[in-house]
Amino acid sequence: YEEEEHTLRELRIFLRDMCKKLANNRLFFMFTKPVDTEEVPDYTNIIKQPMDLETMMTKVDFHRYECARDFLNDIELICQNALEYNPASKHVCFRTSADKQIRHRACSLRDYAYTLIKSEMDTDFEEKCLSISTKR
Ligand SMILES: CC(=O)c1csc(NC(=O)C2C[NH2+]C2)n1
Repeated sequence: YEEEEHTLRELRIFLRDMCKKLANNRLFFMFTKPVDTEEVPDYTNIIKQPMDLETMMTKVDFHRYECARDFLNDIELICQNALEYNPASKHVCFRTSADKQIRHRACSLRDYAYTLIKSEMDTDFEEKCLSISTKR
């Protein structure tokens, strides 16, 4: 009912702000747009469910997130995809390469997103969203 719609509107405003903060951080530039399959042709052979911050912003607008947990699940997906595509390998070349930096950036994105949301979101607001989400 109307009160629930107001809560979900507030959630969308909050999640757009989170998306913006994450996408505007230069550390996370490689996660801001879908991986270009022209540049990285084998990406979709390895990663079955691609995700990126621009896609997440679109999902906010399409009312695809009803609570912060669902939003963080997609952040987790971005992180897991990056760790899977850029595996920590025992070969020397992977230890110092771009792969290692991308793995660190993926972990930073996950930690930064969790910390940002936990610090800026009231717990009772998330509980209200969860109760709406579970009963829909
Ligand atoms: C988004 C993501 O995980 C991504 C984009 S490019 C990439 N990895 C590489 O380009 C490595 C191959 N040597 C560096 N990972």
